[in-house]
Amino acid sequence: MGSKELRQEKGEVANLEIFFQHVHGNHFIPNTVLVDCTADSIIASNYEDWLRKGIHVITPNKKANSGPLYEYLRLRALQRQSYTHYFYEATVGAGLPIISTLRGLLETGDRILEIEGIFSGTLSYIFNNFKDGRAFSEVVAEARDEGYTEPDPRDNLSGIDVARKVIILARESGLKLELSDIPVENLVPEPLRGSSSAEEFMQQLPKFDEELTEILKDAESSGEVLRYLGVVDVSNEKGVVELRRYKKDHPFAQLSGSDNIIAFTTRRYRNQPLIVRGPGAGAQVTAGGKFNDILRLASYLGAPS
Ligand SMILES: NC(=O)C1=CN([C@@H]2O[C@H](COP(=O)(O)OP(=O)(O)OC[C@H]3O[C@@H](n4cnc5c(N)ncnc54)[C@H](OP(=O)(O)O)[C@@H]3O)[C@@H](O)[C@H]2O)C=CC1
Ligand SMILES: N[C@@H](CC=O)C(=O)O
Repeated sequence: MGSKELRQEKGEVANLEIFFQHVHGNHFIPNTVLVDCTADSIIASNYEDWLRKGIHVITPNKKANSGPLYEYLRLRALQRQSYTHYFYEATVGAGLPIISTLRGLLETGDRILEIEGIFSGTLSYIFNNFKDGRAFSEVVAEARDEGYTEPDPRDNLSGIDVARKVIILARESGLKLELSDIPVENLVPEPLRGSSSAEEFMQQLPKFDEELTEILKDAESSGEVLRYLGVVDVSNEKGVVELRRYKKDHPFAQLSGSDNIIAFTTRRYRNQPLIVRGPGAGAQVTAGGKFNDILRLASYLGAPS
């Protein structure tokens, strides 16, 4: 029986409370973890409760760490007090070691000056492939088919997904910033910002291809490429998300596929930044990031090394 048939025959409507009881009420299992693989802020609002009850949390969902600052700080404080673990490496760069690299720098006494890079696998893919006369909307549809985009691709094109990653890294670096503190360049055409669904948005997008083609042609005529950047300016306690132009020999211009590239400029890595680069979206690499967090949890809980 295929998974679709199995779901039809034996599937149950999701009920978070019943699921929670199933995990929490089993007293024969000493350690429990919930892995939230949604992009849902309501699910994320349950982490505090789960951690308080001793359930560890692992997630690629950016909502909790980029939500209101006071809620984030409360979650972090509660997590430490409750001796539970909360891992979220895949929230930035999917399977790439971004948060662990940042933590490693901070915990060994380095000081972060700036974190700059291409944090969106979707927007990286789009601007790596938006060339040779291709339509912008066609490349967006391709990125969606590859599984790189958020459930609604407007979350990528509006820049909000990158802004969330900027906020996660900013807070991890000790800055007390809100999402609204980050100026964001929105690539969703104005008339489509209120489209009622992702499907309707995708259907209408081709009408606006010309706008982006003009911006691309202008960059190409100067021998430059377009790249969508996120910057955490730790020294000046601010961040920005915007479309920038780079000469073709710049490291940010050399990417392919859904590559992310993140450059950490720190007191130790001041002249040459520490760079992490690689595919930053897609099912396999994201699953790898989450699985790595699960294995880390097992080792924190005493699994033999
Ligand atoms: N895709 C990627 O490359 C990366 C994704 N992430 C993050 O991973 C998360 C998932 O992304 P992705 O897998 O691409 O998204 P998908 O839309 O492919 O998957 C989301 C899943 O969550 C389920 N879901 C949504 N809301 C609920 C809910 N309230 N209760 C139960 N299940 C729910 C959906 O079920 P249904 O289909 O039935 O609605 C769907 O199966 C997001 O937070 C994203 O930001 C992070 C790094 C990379
Ligand atoms: N949609 C994101 C992947 C998850 O964080 C991206 O395109 O980078």
